[in-house]
Amino acid sequence: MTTPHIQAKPGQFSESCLLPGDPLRAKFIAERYLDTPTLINETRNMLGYTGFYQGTRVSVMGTGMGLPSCMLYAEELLREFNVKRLIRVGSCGSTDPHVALNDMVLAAGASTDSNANRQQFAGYDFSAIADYRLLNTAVEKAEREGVNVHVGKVFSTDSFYHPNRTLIKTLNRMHILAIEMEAAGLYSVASRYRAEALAILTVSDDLLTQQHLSSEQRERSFDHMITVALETAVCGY
Ligand SMILES: O=P(O)(O)O[C@H]1O[C@H](CO)[C@@H](O)[C@H]1O
Ligand SMILES: O=c1cc[nH]c(=O)[nH]1
Repeated sequence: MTTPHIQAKPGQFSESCLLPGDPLRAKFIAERYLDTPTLINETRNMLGYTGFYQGTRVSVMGTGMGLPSCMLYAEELLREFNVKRLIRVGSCGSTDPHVALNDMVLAAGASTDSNANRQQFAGYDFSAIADYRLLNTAVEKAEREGVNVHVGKVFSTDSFYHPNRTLIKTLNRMHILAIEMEAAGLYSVASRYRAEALAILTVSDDLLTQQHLSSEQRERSFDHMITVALETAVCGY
């Protein structure tokens, strides 16, 4: 069934779907990495595609930025399109001195300043964690790619331009490696549907040293993240 935000027909999504925040990254992934990609969603320009990676069917669709947008798409994919596995591929800002530009962060868990998970969980604090099998597979694939990979906690914020000037210090004290804007919400929706979810991130901004990747550098380092995500998505299927 189509939904208010996804025009695809039943069966057009694969059971595994990569989720970049940026719909143009979804287009890039489909055109550059998938065989015979078909455009299956363009409602609100939130581009979605299904194609094949190493002979296995895989989908990719943008989520937009922030927990509410990501959770809305995750919910519709899991509820209406029989998707079982959601792998976010996103950029992040490092908040830990050991996590450098271009490094990969696998979000084992995600804290948040958003109220979205409490809304789903009767006001309690939800433990937003990655699916263990996906995480384990991604670690193995990332090590094989030869990238600097960190497995740990991230912070999913509602505010890219955060008003709290001491936030980074607080995150660092709690050993949180990076900031992004979706993982915590993705993990809670996936948990409700007994689905698998993982956020794979690339450090595009070092928030301690204020260094940032150029767009050309982003493309090169995102290549590792996309490869790891696709190999994880098709592993065992
Ligand atoms: O690169 P994406 O996937 O968009 O992820 C990060 O970039 C956006 C902010 O610029 C937020 O969505 C954040 O989570
Ligand atoms: O959410 C994000 C994404 C990339 N870089 C940041 O600093 N924050």
